[in-house]
Amino acid sequence: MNGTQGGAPVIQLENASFGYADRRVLSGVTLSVEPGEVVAVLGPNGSGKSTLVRGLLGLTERLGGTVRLFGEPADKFDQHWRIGYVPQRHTLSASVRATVREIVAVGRLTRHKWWKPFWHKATDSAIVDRELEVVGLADRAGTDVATLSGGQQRRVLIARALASEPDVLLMDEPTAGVDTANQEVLAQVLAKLAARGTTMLIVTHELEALEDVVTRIVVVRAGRIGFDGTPQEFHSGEDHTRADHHNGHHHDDELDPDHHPDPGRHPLPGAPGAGPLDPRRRTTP
Ligand SMILES: Nc1ncnc2c1ncn2[C@@H]1O[C@H](COP(=O)(O)OP(=O)(O)OP(=O)(O)O)[C@@H](O)[C@H]1O
Repeated sequence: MNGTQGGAPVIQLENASFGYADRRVLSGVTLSVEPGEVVAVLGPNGSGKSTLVRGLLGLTERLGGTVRLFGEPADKFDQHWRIGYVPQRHTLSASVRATVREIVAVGRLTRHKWWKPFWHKATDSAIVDRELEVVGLADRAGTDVATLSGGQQRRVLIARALASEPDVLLMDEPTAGVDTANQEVLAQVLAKLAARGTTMLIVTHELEALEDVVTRIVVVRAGRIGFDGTPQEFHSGEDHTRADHHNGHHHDDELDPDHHPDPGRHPLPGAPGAGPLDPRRRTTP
């Protein structure tokens, strides 16, 4: 993984808004992610977490504010290989016959000019092997992906994202719909990536599975950033949310702003206007 040039944040949002057609879903988002941070993005269903990730990638319309990626304005940014993306609820279609290795090799495409034959370089092959090893699927390289479990397919998609050797990995609910055993494997994969310094932004409802990996927590509530701080600050400030997480349940009203003091009147730690935890500041412990 390469570092960022000139020490710029990996992701930098200033007062950004995103939405669909004329509908504004997220407003006033100011957020900066530095190299090496592992940020969990939490929030109730429909609060705008996926919209945030897709907005960063330019897949959801930006309706205001600015987005910079590695210091460059997002609309000028063209080094797409630097951002690995694992989309939400995406598994590999049973209608396409491909081996695990072939799917992961697709991740190398962004590193090559499309008109040049690319599958000839030993380095490509070695990188695909390495990422299969990282996600624990080296022994499945020749297996038809359609025969893998949902959790294994998520790992294939993570390996595919890693194969472009990105500087940041954006993952939208990588552990959703995955059984507990596979969740643990996925958590180990993410821990390995964190140990090698990979910057990550992970949308999740299963914080407890990733607790050892995450260095920072951002909560999206009703289209705004409601909290931005360390896991310690998160837990000390929001006890009943912690209880929900530790029960392992996911409720639609989890982290619902109705269940919390109005952040405008009683700001939570890290909420905009809450004082010491400015959402723009880097909060890596
Ligand atoms: N393609 C779309 N067109 C129009 N509205 C959309 C689209 N995708 C999402 N929305 C709406 O935007 C809002 C935020 O959705 P989003 O998927 O970002 O929430 P989320 O926090 O990721 O939810 P979940 O936890 O259920 O994945 C929702 O009201 C949703 O209905």
